Amino acid sequence: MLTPPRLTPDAALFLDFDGTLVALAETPEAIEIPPALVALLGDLHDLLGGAVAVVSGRQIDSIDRYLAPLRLPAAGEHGVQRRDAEGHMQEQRPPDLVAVLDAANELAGAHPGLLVERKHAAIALHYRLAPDLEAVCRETMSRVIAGQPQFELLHGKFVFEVKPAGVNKGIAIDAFLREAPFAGRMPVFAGDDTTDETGFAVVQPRGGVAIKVGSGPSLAVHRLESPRAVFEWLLQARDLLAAGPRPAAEGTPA
Ligand SMILES: O=P(O)(O)OC[C@H]1O[C@H](O[C@H]2O[C@H](CO)[C@@H](O)[C@H](O)[C@H]2O)[C@H](O)[C@@H](O)[C@@H]1O
Repeated sequence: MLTPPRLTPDAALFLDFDGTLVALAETPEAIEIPPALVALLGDLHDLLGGAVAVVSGRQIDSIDRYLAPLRLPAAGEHGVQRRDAEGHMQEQRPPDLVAVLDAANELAGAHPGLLVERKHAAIALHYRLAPDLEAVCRETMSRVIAGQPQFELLHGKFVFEVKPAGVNKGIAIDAFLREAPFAGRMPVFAGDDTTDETGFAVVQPRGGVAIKVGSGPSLAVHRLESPRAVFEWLLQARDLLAAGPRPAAEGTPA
């Protein structure tokens, strides 16, 4: 896999959050926002004409809380929620999640290492602190939605998540790319998890750049090794964009 190219002023930049902008932590609330990340994203947003969006499995409220005072265009809950560049919010109505929540809570009640995250239209069952329970978590979450096509089970990093079917990060990125200021730009998407693959599948056929963060198989042609490497790449991109176009080499027509 290749190192990503430098960001050009005509890029539309889409960024996953956990594992890409922010290092993974033992629990969803234990993440630490790197100092200077918020200012860096704000600068890139200005330099790219507003075409920077966070595309996350988290709720948009959670992203806003961590990136305050910045409120970037964003897709949350893998595309269940989307806030466009003008700040208009679209959100799917939540399905009936009572049975899913009950099943997840019951299992977590019996195993202290498990953690249930209730979102607007999804339930995540985290097992990072009890990795031996992967199979029982999968079985519980699969069983509770069996025969209900309105739901889909996602498997992310140490998490099983029941969410509405028919939404994913690729669909959310495609929607952004139909609107100003993203439309007509070259899409660039960086993400670390299996749930980011739908986004890679949208940007690459459009001549864009897909960047897998960390190890593991991926559709993405480009790779960065860690959130730290993403930060350094974005920093360099910000400085190059701020410096303006490269001067033409001597003897080359302007
Ligand atoms: O699409 P993302 O922005 O990468 O969000 C994916 C999920 O991220 C969070 O869970 C993950 O990060 C936690 C903090 O590092 C970690 O403890 C957990 O094991 C990871 O799965 C978030 O809590 C989920 O809601 C997101 O879907």
